[in-house]
Amino acid sequence: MYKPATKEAWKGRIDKQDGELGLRWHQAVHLLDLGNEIPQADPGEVAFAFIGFCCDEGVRRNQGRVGAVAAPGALRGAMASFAHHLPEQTKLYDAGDVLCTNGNLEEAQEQLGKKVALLLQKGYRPLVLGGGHETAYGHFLGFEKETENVQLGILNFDAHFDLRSYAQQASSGTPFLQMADRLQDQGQLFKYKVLGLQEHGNTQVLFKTADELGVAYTFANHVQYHFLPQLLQDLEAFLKEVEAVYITIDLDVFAAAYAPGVSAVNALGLQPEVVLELLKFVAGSGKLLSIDIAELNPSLDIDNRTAKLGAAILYQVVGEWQKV
Ligand SMILES: N=CN[C@@H](CCC(=O)O)C(=O)O
Ligand SMILES: [Mn+2]
Ligand SMILES: [Mn+2]
Repeated sequence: MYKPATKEAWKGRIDKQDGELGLRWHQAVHLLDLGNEIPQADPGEVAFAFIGFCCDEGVRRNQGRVGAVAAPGALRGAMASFAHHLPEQTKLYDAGDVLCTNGNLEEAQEQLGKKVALLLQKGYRPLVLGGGHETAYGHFLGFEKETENVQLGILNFDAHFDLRSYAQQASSGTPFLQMADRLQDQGQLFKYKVLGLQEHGNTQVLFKTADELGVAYTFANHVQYHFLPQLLQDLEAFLKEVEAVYITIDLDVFAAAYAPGVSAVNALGLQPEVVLELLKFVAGSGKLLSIDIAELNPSLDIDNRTAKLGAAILYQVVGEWQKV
């Protein structure tokens, strides 16, 4: 269920004549095998670790279009040739993939949780490459311990609440209700904010659940660049109420022109620029704990457009997060 990283995933252009100044991410990434003991990250380093979740069983169970199982590879491929502009002490590691086998989503989520927990415990900042949005619950299991006595904030950029009932089975549509219940069992508050919601993409029962749980949400037509001051103010207020933030980005929050490679294509979705400003604000806040990108479906993508968007978002987040 776990596949260590290999350099095969990190291939790209090489500008040999330019030496260190021509460096790209694929030349800078170090491999980290979580199947063995891993060292504590050097305290003098800011260490980021990619961990893939090759799974779309949640999408299948949620009547979606499968293909997100291949997303971690596509995201690595899109990141590989990024020009390297990070300072010396900022390091990139690839910690490999957790695989979902025989449709055993629950076991795969447990495994993802264990890997994320290990990374955090060893001082790495996780960058989780989903997977369908069922990635989010596995990811959450990994920092549950870290946030036992810390007020967690969950920030979801998504056209959907993903608060469906999991009474019959968990899926890509249920992760945040699973989190809400888990947090309630632990006597913790569920501070969940969704940005980019589409009314037509969520039935009345989901709005009812959201209201009962006190979920904060902003519709997509208000997540626009010209509302940025208000959006930042709202985000600042949300950050004040929490001690640690988990960000999850469902790529179906973006308009179809930017993100055609998702299960649920979004005709009225967001433009990337405004999302980047909000992400950078949180990444620079000192409260970001962990982040994931979900719902990329490479088999539906056009010219790797969606993979490149997901990758570029990670590039920007790493650039800002490494400063704090
Ligand atoms: N993670 C996906 N969530 C959406 C999918 C909606 C759709 O397939 O149209 C949901 O369950 O609401
Ligand atoms: Mn969605
Ligand atoms: Mn989602």
